[in-house]
Amino acid sequence: MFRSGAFVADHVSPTTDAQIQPNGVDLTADVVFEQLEPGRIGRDGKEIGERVARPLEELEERDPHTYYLPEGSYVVRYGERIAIPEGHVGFVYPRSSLMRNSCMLNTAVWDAGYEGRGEGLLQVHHDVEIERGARIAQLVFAEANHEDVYDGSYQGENVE
Ligand SMILES: O=c1ccn([C@H]2C[C@H](O)[C@@H](COP(=O)(O)OP(=O)(O)OP(=O)(O)O)O2)c(=O)[nH]1
Repeated sequence: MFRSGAFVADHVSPTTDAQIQPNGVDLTADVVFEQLEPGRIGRDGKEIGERVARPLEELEERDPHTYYLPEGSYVVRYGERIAIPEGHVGFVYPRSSLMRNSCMLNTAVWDAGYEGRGEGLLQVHHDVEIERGARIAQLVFAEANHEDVYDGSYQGENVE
């Protein structure tokens, strides 16, 4: 069973009322990265390729808090700290307005016990403007059996 947005909100911070949806909680875009160098997925480990944060627009006539993204692939870090409670698994979907603008956010599995400010793959199939802090995604929780909790290298990532 999927949990209500109000339940998910108890595990996401900070949140405003506008983020709480019937079936999940909207996540905002904090930093958009562009990958520069290849990564590596090995049998015994992984490396994330070098990346750079996209500049926020600096041209005078443009909004200084907006990412102007040409078609391509990006990694976006969400603005909220997420804690996946025991007995659950998380998935992130794009906000439908993002998808209707020819962009897609892809999710991997958010494991029970994970805490941090995670990241998603943002595929831009048509140039788009995304204001920093805008809602772009929705996190949902499903009840799930598990034996262990997440204890990997991303535990506690991007939180002060
Ligand atoms: O779209 C996603 C999906 C998951 N996560 C977070 C939560 C998840 O619990 C953690 C690790 O994911 P996963 O176990 O798939 O990563 P891994 O590459 O197998 O890393 P590890 O070796 O640390 O398990 O990353 C994200 O930030 N974005």
